[in-house]
Amino acid sequence: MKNVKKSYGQDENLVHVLKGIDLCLNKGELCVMLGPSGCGKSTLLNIIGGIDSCDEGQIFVDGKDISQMKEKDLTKYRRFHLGYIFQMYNLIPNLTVRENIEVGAYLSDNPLDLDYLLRVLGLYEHQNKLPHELSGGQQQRTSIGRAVIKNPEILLCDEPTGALDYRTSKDILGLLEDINEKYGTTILMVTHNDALAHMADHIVRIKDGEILSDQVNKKVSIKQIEW
Ligand SMILES: Nc1ncnc2c1ncn2[C@@H]1O[C@H](COP(=O)(O)OP(=O)(O)OP(=O)(O)O)[C@@H](O)[C@H]1O
Repeated sequence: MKNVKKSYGQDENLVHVLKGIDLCLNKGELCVMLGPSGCGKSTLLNIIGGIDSCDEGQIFVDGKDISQMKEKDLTKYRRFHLGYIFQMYNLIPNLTVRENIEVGAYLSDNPLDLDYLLRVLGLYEHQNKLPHELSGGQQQRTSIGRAVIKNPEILLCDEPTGALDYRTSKDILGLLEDINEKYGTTILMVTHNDALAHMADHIVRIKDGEILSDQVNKKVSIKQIEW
């Protein structure tokens, strides 16, 4: 990302949310992005994910500048390169666990095997349930399955454990760690939880729309992290 800027509103309501972000993420790394509420983390994630656009600057993914892409190419970029995990799971209420995950597979030329993934996610026994019949952790595992089944190169996670209890959060973060190691998926995870910095290869701190610090880290497994 080169000098990425974004504002919302106009005149007296103009808010400069991102004030010139320069950031380089390496392929295959697990990057944790930290910062106080309202500092611009989700905005940055949405711009990288091609859901929102920047006002100025460039975002190169594998050498292609997504800030210059037309909607058709952006759709392809989102479809073939990206997985997105939200704090609220956004599952389709009238589809089963299996079908919710299958939706992600339709978006890929190279999906992972659905039965295999259901087992990895610990959802095999729950595959015929509807979202309202699941716990929060099971719902989040389903949404991770939907994002991961297309085997994306980049996984963007916005507070993926924000709505979960401690034990379930640890399980979910362990799953993301496994996905990063097993498939070499580049992961960018936004969180309020400072302790999660320890599980990252790369720690980025944001404050008031600017990068406060950008450091490499010798990571430890989430199993060894307490908070
Ligand atoms: N669509 C929008 N229109 C107007 N203002 C917006 C919009 N989206 C975000 N903002 C503002 O931009 C600022 C940054 O929001 P953002 O969601 O990126 O912060 P954040 O760091 O992710 O916060 P949190 O940790 O609370 O999720 C906030 O002041 C927010 O009110």
